Formats: sequence, C-alpha cells, structure tokens
Amino acid sequence: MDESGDVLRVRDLYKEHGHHESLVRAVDGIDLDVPTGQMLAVMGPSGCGKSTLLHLLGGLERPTDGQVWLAGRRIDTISERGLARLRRRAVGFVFQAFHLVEELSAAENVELPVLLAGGSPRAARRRAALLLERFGLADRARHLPWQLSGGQRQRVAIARAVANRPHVLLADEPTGNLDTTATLDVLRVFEDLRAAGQTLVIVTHDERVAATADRLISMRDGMFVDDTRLAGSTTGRLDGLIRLED
Ligand SMILES: Nc1ncnc2c1ncn2[C@@H]1O[C@H](COP(=O)(O)OP(=O)(O)OP(=O)(O)O)[C@@H](O)[C@H]1O
Repeated sequence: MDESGDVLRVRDLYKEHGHHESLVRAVDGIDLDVPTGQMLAVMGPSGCGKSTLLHLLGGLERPTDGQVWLAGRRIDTISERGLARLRRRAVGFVFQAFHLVEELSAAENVELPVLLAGGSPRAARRRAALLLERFGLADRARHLPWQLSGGQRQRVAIARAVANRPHVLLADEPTGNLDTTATLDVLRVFEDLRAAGQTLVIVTHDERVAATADRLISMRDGMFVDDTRLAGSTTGRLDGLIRLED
C-alpha cells in the first residue's frame, strides 16, 4: 500500500509488442488507481489490451514506458529478483485455464505457494484446509484436478491464488470456460473475498461478472474509454443474478 491507500497505481502506461510494421500498442497511455478493497472489472473487445494490462499490473510483463506501483513499491524499474519476490507475496493470479498442477491434489495445489513462500507444512495444510472449506470444497480436498468439475477447479485455483494473502488478486477471464452454475459459484467466492477486504481486478467478457463489481472500466484500442462506479452492495447484485438464474 502507498500513503493514499491504493494497492495499484499506474501513470502514463504504454506497452508495445513487436517491431516496425508488426508493432502493436497494446496499452496506450493509461492512468489508474485501485484503492484497497475495490473489486474492479475490466471489459472490452478482444485484442483491446486487457490481458496485457493485467500482466503489467502484476509484474508479469514490463511496460515500454510509464510507472506501476504495486503495494507501494515501484515495479517497472525493480530488479528481476525483487519483482519475483514481490509477485510471490503481493499478487495472486487466476487464469481462464486454471493451470493447476495435475499431479497434486486440490489441497496440495493450495499448499504449494505457502511452502514456496517459506511457510511450514503445517501452516500450509491449515491454510489450504481453511480456504477449501470456505469455498465449499472441503470434501474435494484429496481429489486430483481431473476429478473436479471446471467450477471446482477454478475455485481451487482461486484458493491457491489467495493462499499467501496477496494485496491484489488479478483474474483473467476467470469464468470464460464455465457454465452458469459454475460461474455463480465463482462469483460467490469473489464476493466472499471482497467482503473480507480483498482487492480484485477481473478482466472479463461476462456481463454477470462485471455486474457484481464496484467499478467497471471499458477498454478499447489500449485505452480506457469509460470508468464507472457501480452502485449498491455486491451481495445484493449477486443475489439478483442468482434469482434471475433460478
Ligand atoms: N506477446 C505478444 N506479442 C505480440 N503481440 C501481442 C503479444 N501479446 C499481445 N499482443 C497483441 O496486443 C494486443 C492486445 O492483446 P491482449 O491479449 O492484451 O488483448 P485482450 O483484450 O486481452 O484480448 P482477449 O480478450 O482476446 O484476451 C493484441 O493486438 C495482441 O495481438
């Protein structure tokens, strides 16, 4: 966090891919502040730069120009080692394709980042058990990923992403592979995290996901074209969606 309470702060951000004739400006001059506890959804047509933006926010890619602060630390100029350390501690990533370790059980997948960050096996087991219970997966802890449904796998992936209590959870199309029921299960998990004060940035094509956010940014051609605060409690909006599906 910086003094302003923003988990993420971005100034004059640019990212170009390729060279010469094949040059693409994926992010084209973005400013952004994400306060602690905000659930921000980013929407926009395919190729407008959403994933690139998310990668820049989490330090998976470096900007061509501009500044990024994550949890009060400037990350566009930080060393690779420093960045790797900060990423482990400060950011959780969730992707459309889950990316669980197929040879490990649900619980072991969640334990892994705790162990990698230097936590004890006991602490890792406790953290995994708590998160799986909280996300409705207590009876799936010993299952391997292939024994789980897509929605269950994504909830395991979210548990893994928040295992080290990151400052921000970055999710790229987290419901892109899921049906309606599984999408609502994932939204319940996001709501649970948001209610606990977790900052979330979610790139999505799904209106239902966007509707549960506190704030919706629309992107086009690497730029923000709209930035709207959504009114009302997230819980209320999610209840409304669930009723619509019933
Ligand atoms: N590694 C790369 N090398 C070259 N071009 C890239 C690379 N990554 C992204 N791009 C290009 O940058 C632009 C933005 O891509 P990005 O994946 O960020 O968009 P997106 O809005 O997330 O798209 P989608 O919704 O389809 O995932 C696109 O034109 C894409 O082809």
